[in-house]
Amino acid sequence: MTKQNVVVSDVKCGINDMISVVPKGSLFPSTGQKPPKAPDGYVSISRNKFLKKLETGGGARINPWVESMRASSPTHIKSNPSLSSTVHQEDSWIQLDHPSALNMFEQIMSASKGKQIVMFLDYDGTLSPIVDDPDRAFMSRAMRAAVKAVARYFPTAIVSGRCRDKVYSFVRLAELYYAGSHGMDIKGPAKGPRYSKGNEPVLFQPASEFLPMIDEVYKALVEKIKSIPGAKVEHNRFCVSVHFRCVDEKKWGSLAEQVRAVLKEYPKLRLSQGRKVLEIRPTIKWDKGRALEFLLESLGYANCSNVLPVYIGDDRTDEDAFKVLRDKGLGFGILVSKIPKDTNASYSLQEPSEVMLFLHRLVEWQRPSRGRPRESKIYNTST
Ligand SMILES: O=P(O)(O)OC[C@H]1O[C@H](O[C@H]2O[C@H](CO)[C@@H](O)[C@H](O)[C@H]2O)[C@H](O)[C@@H](O)[C@@H]1O
Repeated sequence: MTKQNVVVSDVKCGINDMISVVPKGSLFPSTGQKPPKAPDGYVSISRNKFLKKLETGGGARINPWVESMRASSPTHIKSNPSLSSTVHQEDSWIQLDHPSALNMFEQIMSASKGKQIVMFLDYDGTLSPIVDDPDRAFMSRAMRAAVKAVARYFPTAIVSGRCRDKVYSFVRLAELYYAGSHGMDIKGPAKGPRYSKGNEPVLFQPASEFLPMIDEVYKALVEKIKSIPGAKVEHNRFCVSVHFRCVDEKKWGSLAEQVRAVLKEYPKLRLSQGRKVLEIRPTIKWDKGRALEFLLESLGYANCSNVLPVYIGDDRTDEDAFKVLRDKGLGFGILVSKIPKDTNASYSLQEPSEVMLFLHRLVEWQRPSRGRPRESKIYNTST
């Protein structure tokens, strides 16, 4: 069992009070969901015990929030003991279970024969390297050029936890789809019949009724955590991020406690985790996986067998999209990670520079001038 694998529930308290700390799940799952039975390898403890542990402030006891926060962005393989016992396991993860998408490029491409590739790209940690200051997570010019080239041949979407305008300000490519706020704010390019059903640009915001609540919780969080050095609250329009990358680990417990205190007042919001970040979002059943399905449908590929979606992402929230692909037996998920992680992705890439290489290879493969017959339809963005 990894330290992350803790499910906390209290049937007496009802569904809304259930808390889970799972690798890719939310800490406060959506209203309406049944309390899950702890899956194999997970431990179930009562909510009362969980809160008590939190209230003791740690000491000799384990604070599940802090444990989960620690596990949220392990810097080396030792942080994930279940996967790190031998070098052999690491080798097996990369070579057998989730081989490099670069090494497997030909196989991936052969699966695309006669199919339209659709590209889905996460932003932070996938197109841009992880940095301390979220406002300075710029993507390189070379990466922008690679994404632009890919989008000439394949419909391409950026799917991010960030607010859509913010991620657009980093990527600055008007020809792409953007799904911000973990897919809760989707917008297609303004021009081009191939980009939308009919002639209207795609726009979809399934959580708009939550806007006032998100504003309120953002303000409350800013106020609550201002005394914690290094903590940062980011307004992502339909969700809020609380960053702890620059917070001293000794303060993580008190940060978690402050966030918990605010969230107690908002049962319609839930908490999930990303890389050194707590993510607060509406309890609606919508995530990056649903956004991927929505986008495929908008492009006219709902229930189609002639489409090959490729989703590249590095974070727990990307797992929702990997899972949709895996469950549907459609396309491929590619996890960006240097270390073994539990994932529903099929392949791996180590870091953004490898993502860029993969994008270059896609373009090279598709380019007719190489003398190679085109095996996938050309997605013409000039109309
Ligand atoms: O879905 P994504 O595009 O991957 O967005 C997820 C979160 O990414 C950003 O935070 C992460 O990147 C920051 C910059 O490198 C880093 O400082 C932080 O620790 C990471 O968690 C973004 O700031 C968040 O709002 C997104 O939710």
